[in-house]
Amino acid sequence: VTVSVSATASHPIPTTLWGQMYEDISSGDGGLYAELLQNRAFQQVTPGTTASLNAWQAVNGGGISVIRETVPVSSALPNALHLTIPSGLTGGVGFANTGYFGIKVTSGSTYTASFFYRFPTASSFRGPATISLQTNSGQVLASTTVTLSGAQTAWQQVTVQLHPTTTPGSTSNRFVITLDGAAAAGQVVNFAMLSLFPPTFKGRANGMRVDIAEALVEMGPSFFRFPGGNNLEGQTVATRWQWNATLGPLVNRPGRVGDWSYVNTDGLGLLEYLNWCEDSGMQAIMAVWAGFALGGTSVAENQLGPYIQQAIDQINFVVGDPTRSAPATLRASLGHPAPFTLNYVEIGNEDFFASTSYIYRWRNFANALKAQFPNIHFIATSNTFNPVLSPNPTEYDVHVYQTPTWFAQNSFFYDGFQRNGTKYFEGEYAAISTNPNDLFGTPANGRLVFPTMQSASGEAAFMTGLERNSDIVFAAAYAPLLNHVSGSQWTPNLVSFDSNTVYRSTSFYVQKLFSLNRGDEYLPSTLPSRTGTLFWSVVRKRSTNQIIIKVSNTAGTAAPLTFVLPFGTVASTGTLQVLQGAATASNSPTTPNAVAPVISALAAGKTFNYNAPGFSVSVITVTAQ
Ligand SMILES: [NH3+][C@H]1C[C@H](O)[C@@H](O)[C@@H]1CO
Repeated sequence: VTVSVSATASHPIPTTLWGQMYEDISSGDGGLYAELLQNRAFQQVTPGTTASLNAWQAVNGGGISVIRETVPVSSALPNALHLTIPSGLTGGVGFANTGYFGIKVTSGSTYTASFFYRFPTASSFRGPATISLQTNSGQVLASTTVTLSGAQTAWQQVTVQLHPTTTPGSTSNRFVITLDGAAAAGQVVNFAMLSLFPPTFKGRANGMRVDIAEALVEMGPSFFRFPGGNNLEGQTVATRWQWNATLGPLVNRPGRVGDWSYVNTDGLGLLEYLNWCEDSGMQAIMAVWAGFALGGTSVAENQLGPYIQQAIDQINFVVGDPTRSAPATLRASLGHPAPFTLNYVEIGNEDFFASTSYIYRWRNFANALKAQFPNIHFIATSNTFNPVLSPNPTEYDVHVYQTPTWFAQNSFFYDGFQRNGTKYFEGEYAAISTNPNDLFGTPANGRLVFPTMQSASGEAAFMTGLERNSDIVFAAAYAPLLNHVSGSQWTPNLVSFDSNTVYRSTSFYVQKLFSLNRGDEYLPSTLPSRTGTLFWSVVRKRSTNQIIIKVSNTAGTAAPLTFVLPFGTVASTGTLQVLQGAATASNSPTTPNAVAPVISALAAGKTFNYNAPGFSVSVITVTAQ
C-alpha cells in the first residue's frame, strides 16, 4: 500500500493524549505503594478470625491474636496484635509477617521498620525486642534491638532502620519481632500499626515502590486517573472511597473494604497520589464519588448535598487557597501549601450502570462543582449523549474491553463523531479476550492472562485512530494498569509484578512507543482500509523536524508499505523501532522478555519502502523539512 503524507497538519496532538488509569485492583497495596507488610494495622478485620491474622505468623511459640483494644492506638485503628510469651521457652519468641506473597530484601538498602507497642498491664519487665529480616528458613539478613519497658502502658511508637548485608536468593523472607523467651516469660504486649518500608521512588516518605514507579514513568505518561474505576464507588454508600479518610498520619487512616474483595490500607491516599503525579510528571484526572455505589444504591436527589460538599472539599484540598479553604489549609499543613495542577475531574465511574439516576446526579454535581471551579473540566461517565445530560458535558469518559479483532476493526471509531465541541477520554480500553462471546470469561474460554502481540497490535491499530481523531480525543489509557501476579483480580494488565520483579507486557511497549513518540501535530495521510489489517498514523514533532510514522500490522503475514513524504529535504536514513512476535507471544513471569522493541536504522528519503512484519507495531522516525 502507498501512503502519501500531507505536509499540512490537521490539528495539534493534545499534550494529555497518552496517560494512565489507576485504581487499587491488586495494584496499590502490595504493589505501587511500597509498604512491605500485609495487614499491617489489622484494619477492617474481625478480631479472633483467621482473616484477622492474614500474613502474620507466630514465631517459636509466641501466642498471637488480633484483639479489639480497650485502649486503641487511635480511633481509626481499633485492633491490635496481642502477644503472649508463654513460660518455659528459650530463644527468640514472637511473631512474623510474610509480606505480600514474599518480601524482597536487597543488601545495601535501608529498611525502615516502625510499630506502636504498649503493655496492657504494667509490669516490671524491661528487656530487648529483636527486630529482624529473615529468610523463611531462619537466616538473619538484618537485625537490631530496642528496649521494651513494662511500664509503658500507653502506646509508644518505635522506629528502627535495618541494613541487610546479604541479598537472599528469593523473596521468601519475613519481618520478625521477638523477645527473649526466658527473660520475657509470662509477659503480654500489644502491637499496632506495624510498618516496613524499603527505599521509595524519589525518597518520598510513605511513597512508591521504586521498580514499579520507574516502569510507569518509563512510558512518559501525561496523566494519572485515580482513585478509580470501580474502587472509587464502594459496594455501599458507606464503603465508598472518601478522600478525607486517606490523609495524615497512617495511624489515623481506618482503611476500607475496597471494591476488589480485599481491604485497602489507604496508606496510598489522596496526598500520596498528588505527590506521585508531581514526582512522575503527570497531571491528575481525579474522580469524585457521584452518588452511586456498586451494590446498586443511588443517593436520592434531595440527599446529595453532603456528598456534593465532600466533592467540593476534595477538590479544594487539591487546588484551594489555604487562607480561605479548610481542606486547602489541611493540604498546607501536610506539606504542600501550593495548589496542585488539576484540569480534569471525573464525576463518578461507568455511570452507564446507573444512567437514570445519573441524569440528576450529574446535574447536581456538575452545576455545583462548575460554580465552585469554573476552570476545571468535568468528565461525564454515562454513555455518550445517552441519556441526554444537562448541563451538556464538555467531556465523556468512554470505556471498551474487547477482542484484538474488534480493536483492529474499530480504529475508525471516532472518525464519525460530530465535531460539536465535546471531547472524549478513552479512559479504559484493552484487548481482553479472543472470544467475542465471553469477553470477561476464564482463560480456558479465551480470556487473556497477559497481553500478547495479537492484542497489543490490535490496540495499536485502535490507537492510530485515537491519534487521527485527537482533535476530539484528548486522553486515552489502557486499563487496568497494574497487578500482582499472585493476587490478580483482573487480567490482562499493562504491567504485572510479583514481590521481586516487574513484568513489562507487549501492550506496555505499545503504550510506551506511542507516548514517547507522540509528536505535537497530526499529519493526514492516505487512510487505511477500515476493514483491513494494516494501520498507520503520522505525526510531526516540530521541535526536531521529525516525521513519526506508526504502523500496526494486525495480521500474521508481513505487509509492504511505501511512504511518500512531500517535504523539501528528507533524511536518507531514519530510525525504526519495531515490536514483533507470534500472535500469542507474551511477556510473563515465565517469559519476561519474550518481546521487546528493537531499534535499527532504516533507509528513508522522500519515498521509501517498509515491510511491516506480521503481528508488529513499528515506529519510524525521519528528519524532514
Ligand atoms: N470493570 C472495569 C471498569 C471499571 O471502571 C474498572 O474498575 C474495571 C477494571 O478496569
